[in-house]
Amino acid sequence: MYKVTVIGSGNWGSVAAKLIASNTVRLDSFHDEVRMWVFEEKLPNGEKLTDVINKTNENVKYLPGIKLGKNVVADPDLVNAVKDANMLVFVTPHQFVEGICKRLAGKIRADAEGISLIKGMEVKKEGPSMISNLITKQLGINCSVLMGANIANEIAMEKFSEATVGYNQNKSAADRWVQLFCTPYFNVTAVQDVEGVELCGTLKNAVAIAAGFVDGLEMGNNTKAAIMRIGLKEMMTFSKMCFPSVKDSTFFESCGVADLITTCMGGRNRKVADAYARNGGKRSFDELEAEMLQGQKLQGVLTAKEVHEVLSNRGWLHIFPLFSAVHAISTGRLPPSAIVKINEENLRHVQIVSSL
Ligand SMILES: NC(=O)c1ccc[n+]([C@@H]2O[C@H](COP(=O)([O-])OP(=O)(O)OC[C@H]3O[C@@H](n4cnc5c(N)ncnc54)[C@H](O)[C@@H]3O)[C@@H](O)[C@H]2O)c1
Ligand SMILES: O=P(O)(O)OC[C@H](O)CO
Repeated sequence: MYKVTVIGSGNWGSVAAKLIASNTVRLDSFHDEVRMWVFEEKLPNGEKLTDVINKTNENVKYLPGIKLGKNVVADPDLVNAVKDANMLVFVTPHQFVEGICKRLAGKIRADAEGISLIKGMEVKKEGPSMISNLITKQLGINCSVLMGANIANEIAMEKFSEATVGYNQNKSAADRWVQLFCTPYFNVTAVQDVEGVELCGTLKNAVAIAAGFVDGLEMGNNTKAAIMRIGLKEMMTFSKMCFPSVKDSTFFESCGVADLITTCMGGRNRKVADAYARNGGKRSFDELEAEMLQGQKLQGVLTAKEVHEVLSNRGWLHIFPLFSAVHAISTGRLPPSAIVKINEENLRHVQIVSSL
């Protein structure tokens, strides 16, 4: 029997728990109960978020108005939440994963399998390292990924969408993850390309920041389409230069072009970047994120910084004008309007400020 724990309970983490819980009650090979680790916090009325989730069956802070399923049990104790599970679903903002894995090392079942729904990466001396790799290295478990055109609030309302599972060797584990996530309104397919799937989910967040700048400057649909096209090209080039095994076909799965489109149209990265450009870059992303997202986290600004680190280290800035401009704008070194001046002159500027 398989026992599932979801590590994370934000907007997408809560929807993932709902999807999974609807399947574990239905399928004999899974225990009904789904544990969901909650990063504990107090609500304005003084109650603990975990207590409220368990009382109301709703994550009132990160996914209000949606019932998770009676078999979802919120647990604020990370080690307790994973101790019986052999299927671990990682779904937190990427900046917190390393700390979580350190706390989990030596505390999980020997037969556990992992899947990461986390869009992000780390930068090491040797280059970019994907979150699934960090999980595998720190916990010694096989880790697949699930990415796709998945704005959480839409899936919470059971509107049809697709997703892609990326796996390396273990096809039977991938099939089990597909079975665990698939519903009539959530169609999941598996491809053998962990890094490709994960890089798509990660890099599109930086492109969405660029799309938000264009919206905030009211530049129109043609400009936004141009940004998305250049962004897709840079995503493919970056992925293949860093991980030559990445397959072209992966970019045409839900995790690729479809996620790029949905995020640039309706995601949180787009929304906050739009506000940043409307304010002429005078209010920081941190300030806007706190005000507009109430505890939810952006991944695109940090990802642009991480990509920039790789590009600088490797002398590749000139090959990636869009990624370079997103970083320079989001850190206040270029104005938002520079997003459509990704020409030689601005590139030189980006390179000069990077070397300061
Ligand atoms: N929301 C979406 O539509 C969506 C869809 C697909 C993928 N994702 C990805 O899923 C991942 C998780 O995003 P989300 O939307 O579930 O989260 P979120 O942005 O809605 O919420 C932030 C979460 O971080 C937690 N947190 C805050 N400080 C913490 C700390 N110090 N340590 C650990 N946790 C802490 C909060 O309790 C909360 O659960 C991200 O990588 C995101 O890109 C999100
Ligand atoms: O709201 P965003 O910008 O974090 O994007 C959400 C998802 O990644 C879309 O698939």
